[in-house]
Formats: sequence, C-alpha cells, structure tokens
Amino acid sequence: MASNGNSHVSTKPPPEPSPLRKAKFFQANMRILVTGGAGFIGSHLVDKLMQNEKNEVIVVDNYFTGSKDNLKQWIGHPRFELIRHDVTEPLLIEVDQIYHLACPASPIFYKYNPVKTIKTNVIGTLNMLGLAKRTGARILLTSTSEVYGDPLMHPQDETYWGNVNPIGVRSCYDEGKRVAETLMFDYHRQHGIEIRIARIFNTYGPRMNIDDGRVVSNFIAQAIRDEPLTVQLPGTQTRSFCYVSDMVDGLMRLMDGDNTGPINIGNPGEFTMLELAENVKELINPEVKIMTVENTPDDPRQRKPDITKAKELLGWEPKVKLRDGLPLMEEDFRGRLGISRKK
Ligand SMILES: NC(=O)c1ccc[n+]([C@@H]2O[C@H](COP(=O)([O-])OP(=O)(O)OC[C@H]3O[C@@H](n4cnc5c(N)ncnc54)[C@H](O)[C@@H]3O)[C@@H](O)[C@H]2O)c1
Ligand SMILES: O=C(O)[C@H]1O[C@H](OP(=O)(O)OP(=O)(O)OC[C@H]2O[C@@H](n3ccc(=O)[nH]c3=O)[C@H](O)[C@@H]2O)[C@H](O)[C@@H](O)[C@@H]1O
Repeated sequence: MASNGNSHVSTKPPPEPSPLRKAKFFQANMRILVTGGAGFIGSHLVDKLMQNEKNEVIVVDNYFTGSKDNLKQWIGHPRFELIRHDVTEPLLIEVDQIYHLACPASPIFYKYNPVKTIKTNVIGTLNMLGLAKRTGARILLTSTSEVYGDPLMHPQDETYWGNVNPIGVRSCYDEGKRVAETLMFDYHRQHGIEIRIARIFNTYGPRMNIDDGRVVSNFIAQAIRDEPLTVQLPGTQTRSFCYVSDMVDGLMRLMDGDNTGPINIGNPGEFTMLELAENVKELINPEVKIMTVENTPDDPRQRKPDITKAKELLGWEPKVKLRDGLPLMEEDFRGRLGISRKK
C-alpha cells in the first residue's frame, strides 16, 4: 500500500479495477481522465499523456477558464475525447486513472464566484472520489501551496499545517483545497482508494490566459504591450516559479509512483515581485516602466517550496530556470497578441 511516510495508511484494500485489466488476451489501453484538461496545466498534461500510444485520454471541463483551443491538436484523435461537464455534477464513465485539476486557479477568477469555487473543490472532489471508488481508479488531486496560507515557516515543507484565514476572500480556494485534501485521505482510509496529492507552487508557461490576472502573465502581456508592469505593494512579497513542462513531469511521476503525498511540486528559485518585474523588463522590454499598485487582502508574503520529498521519493527536480522560461512564454504571448519584437 502506498504511503506518505507517516500514519495515513488505508485500512481497506483498494477497490477492484475493471475486469478488463485482468483479461488475458486483451491488451487494454490505460483510460485516463483529466478534469480541467482544457486549462493551462491540464492541456500540457494532456499533450504529454497523448504521446504514449497506450493511453486514451478523456478531458472533462466546463470552460470557465479553459478553452477548446488549448486542445485543438487532439480533437478528433481516436484516443482522445472531450466532454463539456461540470465536476460539481456526478460523472459516470469508466476510467483507470484520474488527474483531478478542475478548479479556477487565478485569484481574480476564483474570487469571481467564490461559492462556485468552493463547490468545485468540495463537491467536485467528492464526485471524482466517488468515480474513483466505483471504478477502482487511482486519483491525483492538484492541491496548492495556498494550503500553507501566509506561511510562518519558510521554506514550506509538507509537515507544515499552514496559516490560513478561514473567512477571507481567498478562503474559497485555499480552504476549499484543504477540504479536498481531507476528502482524499478520508476516502483512502475509509474506502482504500489509491490517492496522490500534489501541492503545486506557482506555475507559468505558454497557454496561460493573456488576461488571466496572475503575475507572470500580467507582466509579460504588459511588457509586450508597452504598458507599465503593475507590482502590487509592497513588492517584497516572494513567489517561486515553476515552468509548466517541469510541473507536468512531476505530476506524472507522482501519479505513477508509490507515494500518496502530499508532495510539494515547485521550483525553489525564490523572487520578490520587484525582482520578477526587473527580470521581465530586462528580458522582454528594457523601455517598460514599473509601477506599484494596491494589493489585495491576505496576499501571502513569502512562498518557497522545500522539495526534498519530491527529490527523494519521485527523483524529480525542476530543470527550467525562470530566465529560460520567460522567453518561451513571451514567444507564445507575442504570437497570440500579434505583436512581434521591436528590432
Ligand atoms: N498554475 C498554478 O500556479 C497552480 C498552482 C497551484 C495549484 N494549481 C492547481 O492546478 C490546477 C490547474 O490550474 P491551471 O493553472 O491550469 O488553471 P486553469 O484555470 O487554466 O485551469 C483550470 C481548468 O479547470 C476548469 N474548471 C474550473 N471549474 C470547473 C468545474 N466546476 N468543472 C469542470 N471544469 C472546471 C477550467 O475551465 C479550466 O480549464 C487547479 O486545480 C489549480 O488549483 C495551479
Ligand atoms: O501557487 C499557488 O499555490 C497558488 O499561486 C497563485 O496565487 P498567487 O501566488 O497569489 O498568484 P498571483 O496572482 O500570480 O500573485 C503572485 C504575487 O504577484 C503579485 N502581483 C500579481 C499581479 C500583478 O499584476 N502584480 C503583482 O505584483 C501578487 O500581489 C502576489 O504577491 C495561483 O494563482 C493559485 O492558483 C495557486 O494555487
């Protein structure tokens, strides 16, 4: 039985997978569900999963922040299926693995309809755990570094229980993900479900929505459009940015390995928002101005993953440095905005 290195061990054997898995003469493909697969990380994960000819990939998405455009290369492919579905409603399909990503991730989007955000995290995760229980599928939840809230421990390792405001404007997301983690472990202990939990730290890369509102996409779009980079006060708050290909690699290693997690997946390179703005200015538009603007409530002051567990248990660490990842994202944004680099 998989463990996370402590006492959260299931007392039940896992549910039986489909009889097809045991068929002697039938070499079945692995049927993999990706919820939120039309979004930023989800669509890159789908690209990677589809590279394996033994995989059939099913995406469910309600297109709140995702788009069919992110999956256009797979629509019509015989091993790929796209379903418009909201995870707050039950889903009856047959699957072997579930990557459960569905949830708006950008603060401006998750705060837009907070009740829906918490429903997505709680009812959506319950529904996907129900599906895992019925089918015997292994399920991976994309949790977040926001479960650590405004952390009093730095860097954050997985033993830290966090410092989260339960009634703030971010709570629909961070408390929602904390409940989702609780549900995962309760289904594991009570029903023997095979679970995996990734605590993702700020991830960036091509295909982020241009008006997503997150800091890297904001700064890159602003630099390309010659608009001032909006550093929210005080500007000394830190984040650690992971390039999306590293993230997808970490998620797949976690899913296919033996450890339940939670495991931090992120890049420990830590930057203040002012430093990030300086990097974007230098790499993308040396003429652009940097301005400070008001911040939003409960913004975490520091964030950096301790990735010892990911290194030891998954043999994973990020490869792409921020200064190499930013230009790759710039290229994608320039293409979509139709603004080429000044000579
Ligand atoms: N990108 C990050 O920095 C980051 C950090 C921590 C955790 N995460 C987690 O990773 C996952 C993916 O994040 P992302 O950056 O790709 O965000 P995203 O907003 O691009 O993708 C989320 C996807 O989920 C879909 N979705 C939202 N609510 C849904 C619902 N009720 N039913 C069905 N589909 C729904 C959206 O339409 C979108 O396609 C999320 O669970 C997020 O919490 C991301
Ligand atoms: O990695 C995580 O765990 C979480 O990180 C992000 O949340 P946050 O770090 O607040 O993301 P941003 O909105 O990109 O903000 C990062 C920092 O940049 C600052 N910021 C943001 C936007 C901007 O234009 N300027 C700016 O200085 C914010 O004040 C904040 O301090 C994600 O949006 C969450 O989905 C995710 O779960």
